[in-house]
Amino acid sequence: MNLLIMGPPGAGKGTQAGGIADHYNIPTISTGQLFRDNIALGTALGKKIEALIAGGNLVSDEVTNEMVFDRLSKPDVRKSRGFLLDGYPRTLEQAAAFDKHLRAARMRLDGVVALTADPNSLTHRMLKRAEIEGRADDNEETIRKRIEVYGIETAPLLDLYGKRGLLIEVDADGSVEDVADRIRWALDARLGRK
Ligand SMILES: Nc1ncnc2c1ncn2[C@@H]1O[C@H](COP(=O)(O)OP(=O)(O)O)[C@@H](O)[C@H]1O
Ligand SMILES: [Mg+2]
Repeated sequence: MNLLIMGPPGAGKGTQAGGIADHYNIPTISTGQLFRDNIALGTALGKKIEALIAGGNLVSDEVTNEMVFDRLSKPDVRKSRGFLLDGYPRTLEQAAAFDKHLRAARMRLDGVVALTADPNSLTHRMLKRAEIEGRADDNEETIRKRIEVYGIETAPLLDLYGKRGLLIEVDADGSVEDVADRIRWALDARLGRK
């Protein structure tokens, strides 16, 4: 099963990804997490992207594509014959490069879980997360920037996947458990149980 999870910053992609990945027994690949790992480890990539991410900007398409394609070639993805991508693609350019990559690898997308949420509750959630996780990009100014970047760069992808009939929209307001139930129900209805 090859899936994406999309939605605005703070919608709960990372939180909900685990449940979906468990459900289908596939690894989650989170670009945000991969970038944060690189920053924490002080890799060359990490040094290049640290300031960018702290400012709420996107990492370049080229760097992001390369990191994702490399990750998709790892044995766990091959063995489980699937993946759940969280945070990718995030621009139309990334989506085009991803299409090409999938075609070359003879893979195709099965579905795109799109979390929808009220913008006010997003900011509120992220400020709460900032207190718990202390993410460098969870302050009010950066959050505003990230929501803005999402609207400009990433929201157009919803149209693209919608036209292909891949979109599985789920309301992300409510408790973690409620949203998880909604996602599971929507996936089973749409893609069948595994
Ligand atoms: N596909 C991507 N392209 C470019 N930058 C990305 C991508 N994915 C993540 N990033 C960078 O990592 C940051 C954190 O990502 P993420 O943890 O997915 O945030 P959230 O889940 O709150 O939207 C983003 O604000 C961006 O700077
Ligand atoms: Mg996230």
